[in-house]
Amino acid sequence: MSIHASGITKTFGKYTALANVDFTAPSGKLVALLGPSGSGKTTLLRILAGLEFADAGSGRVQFDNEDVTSVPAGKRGVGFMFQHYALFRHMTVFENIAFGLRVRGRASRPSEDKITERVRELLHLVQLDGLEKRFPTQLSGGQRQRVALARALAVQPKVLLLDEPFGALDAKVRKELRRWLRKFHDEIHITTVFVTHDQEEALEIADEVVIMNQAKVEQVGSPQEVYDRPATPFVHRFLGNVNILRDAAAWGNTGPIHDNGRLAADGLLYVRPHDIEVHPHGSETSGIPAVLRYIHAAGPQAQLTFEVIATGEQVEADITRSGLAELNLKPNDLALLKLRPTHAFQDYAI
Ligand SMILES: Nc1ncnc2c1ncn2[C@@H]1O[C@H](COP(=O)(O)OP(=O)(O)OP(=O)(O)O)[C@@H](O)[C@H]1O
Repeated sequence: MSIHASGITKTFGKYTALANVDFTAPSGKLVALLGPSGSGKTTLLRILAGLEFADAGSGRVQFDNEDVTSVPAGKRGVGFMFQHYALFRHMTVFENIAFGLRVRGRASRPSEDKITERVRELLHLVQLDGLEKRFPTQLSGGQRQRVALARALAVQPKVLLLDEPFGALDAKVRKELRRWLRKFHDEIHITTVFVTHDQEEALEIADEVVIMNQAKVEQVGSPQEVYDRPATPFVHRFLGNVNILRDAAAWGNTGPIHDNGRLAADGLLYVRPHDIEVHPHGSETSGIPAVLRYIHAAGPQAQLTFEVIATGEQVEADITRSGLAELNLKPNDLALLKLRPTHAFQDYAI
């Protein structure tokens, strides 16, 4: 089932949380709503869920071709999971998962046998077989999140809406669980929208990323598209490291400005650290002379921080560690910086 929202505006008093936002989650895809704190992600998710409504007269929400704009949450057939939506502490894992089925009206409530069967299936799906008698306090954080997911899925929702699903977990469990969610989604293919402010999380697992900033959608695309071809200076800064360089003309002379090097309307040039080439001083006739200030070589790549002699500005370059060994550069050495060679010059779309 696809989700489509258009022209959504939401104000809280004088504050505009969403300004004429359009959003689409294609059927069966895993879509990340990514943006900084306060950009409107949760408000949009709540409107998709029917827990909140757009301002009167603004916008529409459709599930496939059905208009659900004024349908309340309970009738939309969505499964939710929220970061702070704790499990019921006094109920076992089994009862937590069965909850949504037990509270149904008599007419649609499944029999006890059917409920047991469904809970067992779900426990298997979230890889928690055998833990049905435990209480939430007897589980790890990651296991609790998986129980919450099983609980959201128990009622066979048409779409799954997850608000910062792994927000409260430590970095390692978070990483494990997001890979698990990707695999899980590949198995069940339910249209899923998840909110996150973690760029790495969104880029690693989503089919499509919707980037929000200040109540608006800045860009929509696959992880590779939004990373490689940021449509706005905000997206360029928000997704990964970027050098923002003042003397665009001088850098332009070192090589054409390519896909990842973009000129903003104010004349600043945005270049990712891996698109800066480092050459030994004296080896080339062109290039920007700069002094190496710091080397961080803790990971697979070496991050070098340079100071441009002419302007004093700092420029970061990421190169391989073998590249660094070949250059044989030490702090305070002089080098020449260039833009990586290129195929096309591009300005921002907006
Ligand atoms: N019920 C409300 N009343 C007043 N203001 C609200 C309400 N809900 C949200 N806001 C405001 O709307 C803005 C967007 O909030 P929202 O929760 O959608 O942001 P977010 O992108 O999900 O942020 P975070 O990552 O911090 O959760 C925020 O400035 C918030 O303070």
